[in-house]
Amino acid sequence: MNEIQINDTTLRDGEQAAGVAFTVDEKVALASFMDAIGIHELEVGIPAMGSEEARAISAIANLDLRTSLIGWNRAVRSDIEASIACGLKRVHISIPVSEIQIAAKFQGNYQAVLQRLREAVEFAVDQGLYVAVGGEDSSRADESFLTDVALSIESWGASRFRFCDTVGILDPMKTSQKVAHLVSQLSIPVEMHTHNDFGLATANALAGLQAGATSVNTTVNGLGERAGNAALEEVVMVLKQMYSLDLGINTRRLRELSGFVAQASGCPVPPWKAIVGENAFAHEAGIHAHGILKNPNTYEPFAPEEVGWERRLVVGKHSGRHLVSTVLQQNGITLTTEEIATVLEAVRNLSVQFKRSLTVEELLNLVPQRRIAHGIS
Ligand SMILES: CC(=O)SCCNC(=O)CCNC(=O)[C@H](O)C(C)(C)COP(=O)(O)OP(=O)(O)OC[C@H]1O[C@@H](n2cnc3c(N)ncnc32)[C@H](O)[C@@H]1OP(=O)(O)O
Ligand SMILES: O=C(O)CCC(=O)C(=O)O
Repeated sequence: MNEIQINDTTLRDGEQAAGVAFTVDEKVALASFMDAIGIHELEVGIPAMGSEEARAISAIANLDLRTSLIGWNRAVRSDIEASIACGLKRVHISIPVSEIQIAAKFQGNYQAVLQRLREAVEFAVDQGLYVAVGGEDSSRADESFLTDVALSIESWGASRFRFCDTVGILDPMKTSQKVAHLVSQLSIPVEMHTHNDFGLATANALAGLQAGATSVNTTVNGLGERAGNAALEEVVMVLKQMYSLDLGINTRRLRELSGFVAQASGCPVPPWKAIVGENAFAHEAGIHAHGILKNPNTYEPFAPEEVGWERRLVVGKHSGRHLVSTVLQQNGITLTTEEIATVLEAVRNLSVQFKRSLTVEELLNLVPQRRIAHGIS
């Protein structure tokens, strides 16, 4: 796999999730955070929206961050002028490329699409901007038209082409075939933009990278339109752990970033969410906890500290005697095997009654007769 660039779009596609609206301060703080942890590029928003959005983008542009900033635009000259007015030096220009999108937006007129795109790209290039182009709905586009569009924007001076699986209908195999073909035709880099409608956004983004794309759109927590996008924390950790690619990103702050986005977006992270969920490094089940106590690698793909988490061993309905006795011993209580069995039964009953795991205090209260270590009873 080549050198990979993360272009995070939490501030654009992430914010397009229904019901999400970041304040100017939140957008500025999120951009600063992502810059601080080493994200390479940020799609900061849509300048053509004006008002608060343009104010936030201008404020981010004024921060003089290390990360590259790019604004999202339609193939419309006034959109690009709005990006320039915000102080952006990079513009992403989107154009629909599938039959269904072109019918809805350009009355089925393919020539008009190409003409509009050419005018927009050439205008932006003439302004001295870095220009990237997104083929909206690339995954449903006719493959030869898609290739024509990508080759055309390359010849007009654009520097990158975004392959968009806009409605998330690909699987990794199909993604790989389509992206490999596109990459083989182009000299400019290809960027992946994948959606999670079938739960395959991260897998498809990675398949695209394996097929030769060198840039990838992500969002924190996978926030985004409908079922969301490829999650930043998933893509980064797969590249780090499975492909040994050091992207220069401080992964130890990924959990903190996740919490920040959950709070600013009002979209809580489900406990089972990969990498950053509350349960990502929590162990309750007896067999798992027994293994973890012997060697954490038995049930963890990597150490929780790598993403800013801590391991949690919790006592609940599925726990076994090894975990219960360990937690009790950590609290100075040593019980016989029979006593532990009695406590374990009480743990199971209480967990069902409470419909959750128990706190340490609740566990200790189940010990009928405390035999505190060092002879204190
Ligand atoms: C797949 C994606 O995520 S694409 C990104 C989508 N993001 C958003 O829509 C969020 C921000 N959008 C907005 O604030 C508004 O839609 C704006 C400012 C961009 C435009 O607003 P409005 O002028 O009110 O238009 P509205 O949103 O109702 O309709 C979109 C218009 O853009 C046109 N359009 C859509 N995509 C493109 C494109 N890539 N290039 C050129 N024109 C386009 C549509 O055909 C329609 O044109 P029409 O007004 O001539 O019929
Ligand atoms: O950049 C583009 O062309 C569209 C990106 C997008 O949000 C999508 O296709 O879902």
